[in-house]
Amino acid sequence: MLKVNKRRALSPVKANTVPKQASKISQVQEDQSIKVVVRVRPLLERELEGSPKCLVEVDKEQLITLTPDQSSAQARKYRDAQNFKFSKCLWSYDRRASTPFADQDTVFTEVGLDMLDNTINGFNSCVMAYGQTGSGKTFTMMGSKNERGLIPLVCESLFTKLKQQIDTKFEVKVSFIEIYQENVVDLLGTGEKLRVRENSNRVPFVENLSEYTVGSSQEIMELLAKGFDKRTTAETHLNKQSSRSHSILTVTVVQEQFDPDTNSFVKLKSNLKLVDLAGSEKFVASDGLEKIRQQEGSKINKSLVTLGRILTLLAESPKQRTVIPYRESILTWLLKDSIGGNSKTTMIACISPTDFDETLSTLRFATITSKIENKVKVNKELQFDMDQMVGQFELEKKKLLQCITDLKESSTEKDEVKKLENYVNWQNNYIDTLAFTNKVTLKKLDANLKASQERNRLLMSSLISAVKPAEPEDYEFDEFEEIIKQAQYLDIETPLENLKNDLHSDLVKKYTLELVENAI
Ligand SMILES: Nc1ncnc2c1ncn2[C@@H]1O[C@H](COP(=O)(O)OP(=O)(O)OP(=O)(O)O)[C@@H](O)[C@H]1O
Repeated sequence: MLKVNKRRALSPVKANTVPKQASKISQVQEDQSIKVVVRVRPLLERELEGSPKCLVEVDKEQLITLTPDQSSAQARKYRDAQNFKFSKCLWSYDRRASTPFADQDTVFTEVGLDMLDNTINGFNSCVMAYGQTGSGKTFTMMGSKNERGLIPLVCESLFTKLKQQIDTKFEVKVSFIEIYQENVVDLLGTGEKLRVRENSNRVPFVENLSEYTVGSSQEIMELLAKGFDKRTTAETHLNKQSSRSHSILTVTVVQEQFDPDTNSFVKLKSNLKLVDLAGSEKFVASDGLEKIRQQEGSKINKSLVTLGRILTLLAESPKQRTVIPYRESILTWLLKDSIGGNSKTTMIACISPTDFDETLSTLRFATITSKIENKVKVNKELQFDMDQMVGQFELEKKKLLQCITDLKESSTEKDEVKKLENYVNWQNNYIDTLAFTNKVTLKKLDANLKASQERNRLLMSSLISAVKPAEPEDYEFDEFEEIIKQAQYLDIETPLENLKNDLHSDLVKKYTLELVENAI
């Protein structure tokens, strides 16, 4: 894996060789509600000792009922059961016949698959796990050694999907931060605290954040393991290893595609944010928490209270988003695009089956979140089209020839040689680009060819079975031969093969070879 401090343009389109015509494609925005998925975790060992009651029921994977424990003080305040409805309620409490059990793969199917499609299609997406301490947020996001969570499963499938796209060049970069006591800590750097700033489009970013280019999900996991060693955790009364900070893993995917239909290169850039929030429970002084835990608790509370306030504002006034105080906490500032902005976002609300107050608070929070509509659009940029590129190439070729003439006559040889060197480099980059275009187009045609061969095979076998009589002696030989002949006329391999050869010779001969020869 490669550490990148600054953004790099993808080879072969080098930053200084992209023609000036590169422009943004106008994009259609669509409204998309934040999706909320609730997950009920199983009882923990320490809870089993006190024979606790399960206060939660899930019906039809959408309806959730929270009933107060009649023997407790809540029963006086809430006589009736509280009902909620969400797009999906995942039951991980126990395996029973009436309610489907949701394991880690189910979470991946319900949440991860959509995220992957969004990323491949150029949308920003975000999944954030919310809930009280010990409700299963980290388990859902990261999982355990034997039960891998959403992050490893999504990363693995992301690379599988990207590699399947034969016509796409891609680059994947990751960064990993925690927000601890209102400070941003770079978990892949030296652990230094970093500043948050906004770019010209008013999108917040972390200044000087370490970013790594990765070639596999294994590399992401190695980076995450390093980052987790630095993450602030501590034992609390609710969780043996409680995350005392919010963590955000950002996976940035840049894809470059050549579109033969429009003769152009298109660049898609999408961010995938995987957020594990710190526990949302209330901290009260009488908890007897040591000072540092109390201080952490109040800072965690501050950011989550701000998050709650912003979500409420967005849910109540979807059309008046101008005065949303995102900058009141680092967490909400950094999640600005994910809540109310340009991102397809899912919240996984993790709940404990035994804690009425905290579960009620989480479900109310989740209800507000589900009312928020983000404005999403594909992050697509038109790089340049082939005709423009060839035109520019011709122009540069003329300059190159002029430069060579100048060189012959010039006395300040050094400058001219430098100029010549620059032009030759420029030309080389364009030859690279043409070769890449060529490769992509040929790959596409190869894929078409294989698909048509397969179609032919299927066609032949269905024709054969259609005319094959039950008994061999019933063969109508003439009729059979005729059908086979007709099927052979349907063959489309030859025209495709010809097209492939034409295209190859066209591109290579017309542009590449000629240009190489002229440049020498
Ligand atoms: N669905 C589940 N299946 C099995 N075990 C689970 C599940 N959810 C949570 N657990 C277990 O519950 C415990 C607490 O879970 P976890 O650490 O994920 O909570 P958390 O919400 O991230 O807490 P914190 O906010 O304190 O970090 C862990 O031991 C975890 O393995």
